[in-house]
Amino acid sequence: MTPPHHVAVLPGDGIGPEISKVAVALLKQAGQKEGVDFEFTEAAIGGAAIDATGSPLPEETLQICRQSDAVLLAAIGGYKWDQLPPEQRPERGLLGLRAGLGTFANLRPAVVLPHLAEASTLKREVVEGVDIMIVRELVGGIYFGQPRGFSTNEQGHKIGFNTMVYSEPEVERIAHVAFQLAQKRQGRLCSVEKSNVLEVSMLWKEVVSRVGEQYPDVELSHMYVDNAAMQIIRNPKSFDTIVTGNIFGDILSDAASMLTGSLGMLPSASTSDDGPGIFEPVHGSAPDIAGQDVANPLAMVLSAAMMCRYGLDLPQIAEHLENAVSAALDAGYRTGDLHTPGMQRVGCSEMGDVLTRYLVGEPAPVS
Ligand SMILES: NC(=O)c1ccc[n+]([C@@H]2O[C@H](COP(=O)([O-])OP(=O)(O)OC[C@H]3O[C@@H](n4cnc5c(N)ncnc54)[C@H](O)[C@@H]3O)[C@@H](O)[C@H]2O)c1
Ligand SMILES: CC(C)[C@H](C(=O)O)[C@@H](O)C(=O)O
Ligand SMILES: [Mg+2]
Repeated sequence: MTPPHHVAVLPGDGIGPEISKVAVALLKQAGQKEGVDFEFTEAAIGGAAIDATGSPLPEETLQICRQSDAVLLAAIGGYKWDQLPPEQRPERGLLGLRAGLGTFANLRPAVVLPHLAEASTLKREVVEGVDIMIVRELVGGIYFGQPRGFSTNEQGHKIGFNTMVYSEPEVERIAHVAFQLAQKRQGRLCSVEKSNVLEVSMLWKEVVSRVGEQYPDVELSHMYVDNAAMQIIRNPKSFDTIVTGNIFGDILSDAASMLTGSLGMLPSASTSDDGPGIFEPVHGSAPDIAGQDVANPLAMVLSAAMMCRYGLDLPQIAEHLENAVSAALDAGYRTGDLHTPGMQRVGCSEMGDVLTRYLVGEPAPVS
């Protein structure tokens, strides 16, 4: 056996612990199959960390993540913590982790798997074959810009404010990531912003265009974010790779998820120039279905696959996980969010059992 791969596991809140369990069990199985050893260290983040320590991102968690080869994170947040002041909310723990690890490049692939075209709320012919890569800038923009806060205006009304700001180097580095990904894909990159109104977007467009001169083999286009939201629904196959800022990428990736059948299908990888990446589903902690064992664990499993491919250089393990997901869907297993008539409805842990069976090569039905 080669030295172990150290993975920090952050289950977080809501459905987080349920879906983490499935992904970790599968990684262990796939590791055994390939003679790859994983060492998992669990750490607290979000609401669970607030309850345990008072902080949404305890220093110990950040240290564990920094010392790991990769971070596998499920989801944070929930009603219980919604009334806390901004700095103490679970979401700040997640933002702090992203900033702390410098994971500026967030890759959010929206791929419609052949078996799931039926599960989308859009027509089969619109979504069949969709394969979009959204490259979202993750540690800048309006999420992090200063000043921000609450104040009172001259009329005595309370105001809330945030600042959307990008510097040239911040845009340059995400643009390079996006152009290089587009080169490995269909060679088309669409930069999404709001440069008809916002200065920050005017700068974004100017810098992306300039970086584009270094990539003559990539066809660059520009689109306003409102139009992009519409085009993703109207004609998603017109997109190959998208590069956009923090908040636009957040919104567009949730919209793109419905092309694939469910938000529960979208994985993501957040990488920096060096140091561990964070691998997490695009969805949140789904408090409305937490604790019921009905969540779709596939986005989490596919995030674990992205971790193996992009974070740990273990493409063979990634393939095992992806193949298990394809085989389970092919055989008709569906969690509630993806269920269509004639399919076999399973819960979260049951889907985990199905995936394990396919992974170890015993595809007998579970029920
Ligand atoms: N990366 C993260 O940790 C992350 C991402 C988004 C939202 N959040 C947090 O999650 C909490 C809930 O936010 P929300 O409800 O707006 O978004 P959400 O993504 O948690 O849920 C939106 C809807 O999608 C469903 N859903 C999400 N994931 C699912 C899955 N795997 N299987 C089946 N159904 C699934 C939910 O049941 C819900 O109806 C908030 O506290 C929010 O801040 C965290
Ligand atoms: C929970 C929140 C901070 C987070 C974001 O907005 O980045 C989430 O919506 C996501 O998409 O990962
Ligand atoms: Mg989001």
